[in-house]
Amino acid sequence: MLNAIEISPKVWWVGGIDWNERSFHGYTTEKGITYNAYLIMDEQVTLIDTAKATFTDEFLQRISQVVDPSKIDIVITNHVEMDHSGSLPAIHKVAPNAKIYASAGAGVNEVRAHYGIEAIGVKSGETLSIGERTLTFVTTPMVHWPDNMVTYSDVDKILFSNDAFGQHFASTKRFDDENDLCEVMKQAKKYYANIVWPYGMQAKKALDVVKTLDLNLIAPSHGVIWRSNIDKILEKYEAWTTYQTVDKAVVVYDSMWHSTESMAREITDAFIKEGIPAELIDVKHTHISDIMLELADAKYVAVGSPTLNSNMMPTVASFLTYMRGLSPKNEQRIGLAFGSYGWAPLGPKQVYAELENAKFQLPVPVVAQQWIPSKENLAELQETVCKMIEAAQA
Ligand SMILES: Cc1cc2nc3c(=O)[nH]c(=O)nc-3n(C[C@H](O)[C@H](O)[C@H](O)COP(=O)(O)O)c2cc1C
Repeated sequence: MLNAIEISPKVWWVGGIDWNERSFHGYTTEKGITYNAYLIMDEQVTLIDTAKATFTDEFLQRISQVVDPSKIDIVITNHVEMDHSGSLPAIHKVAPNAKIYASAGAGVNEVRAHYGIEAIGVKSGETLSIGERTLTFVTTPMVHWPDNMVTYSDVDKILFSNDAFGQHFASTKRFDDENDLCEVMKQAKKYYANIVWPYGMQAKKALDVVKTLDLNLIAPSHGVIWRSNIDKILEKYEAWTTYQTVDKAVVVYDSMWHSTESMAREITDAFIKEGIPAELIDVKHTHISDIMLELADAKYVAVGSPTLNSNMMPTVASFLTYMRGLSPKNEQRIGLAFGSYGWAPLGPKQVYAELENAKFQLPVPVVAQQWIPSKENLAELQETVCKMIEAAQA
């Protein structure tokens, strides 16, 4: 088993590594997950977060390499979701006198609701002396639950950021600069798109506070610790939390007999012809959480479905439902609905209605093609794409 790791003098990583987790509430985690917890060996032995319940043994063993778990004086619960708090009852059992701190109101209520344990509430800006160090709490409500907060340790200049700046990435190496940075950044973006994206406004407020801190490390509750690339991840969060898009198109479709598929290919080619990078995604073959990774900064999103039993395809409906929950409703992105039908164009029309609900700009009407598109029909899609691009530039 990987030992506890000292990430800064007297501050230890004592979390769990889940090498085999491939789905985290429906989000594909192809690189596994870590549940990071941190132990600060100050006058008051302080634990920041815990681990998922199934990792309790591994987590307690790592703590035991540094200190007897019964000696823990303080537990900070930055967020009560069970991947961070599942081992809290075990800690409460071995160290019953340890004081548990959570955000006032939401955090305290959630600790009680999940475990029947009473926590002490802290407010944003409140501090706690643990000896040499003073911890400062900053609440970050709805990034991504009501209780979320982050904790800053002044002596170490570490921000224990919980879910913010996290990535689902299992590794024996704890720091950004010890791992493949491209993969870490990709996983950070996938995490943002699938977990944090709906809460961009709240995340931006939190980011503005974080940017004022003097930081040696950002230690999230998932993935690697940011040490050498703090500026880079803050820059990315600045772009993501302000919903910045790039000139890029994502064309997502399903098709039974290839008519919608040929339209999707033509639309993709039309974007490329106009100098806009475009990606073609068959929703049957790409998981919706991976599609979100591609969508997170795309200015243009085209979605196609044939008509199946008076409906859009269930695969497309699933993707659109997921996207509507996550993506911003700020009308900054340009959408296109298209697809084929036999006798009543309900599939493409439903796609259009869903894009409208998700507050896309829809500068051109739904493109519904009866049966198989002719060469001329396909050629007309070039014009359709040009109108979308013109709308974006207007
Ligand atoms: C099982 C099945 C159910 C269908 N249901 C409808 C329908 O309810 N309404 C309709 O207009 N077309 C319906 N169609 C016809 C398809 O929408 C049509 O063949 C279309 O061109 C298929 O597009 P695709 O090649 O992209 O799959 C159905 C086709 C199949 C195979």
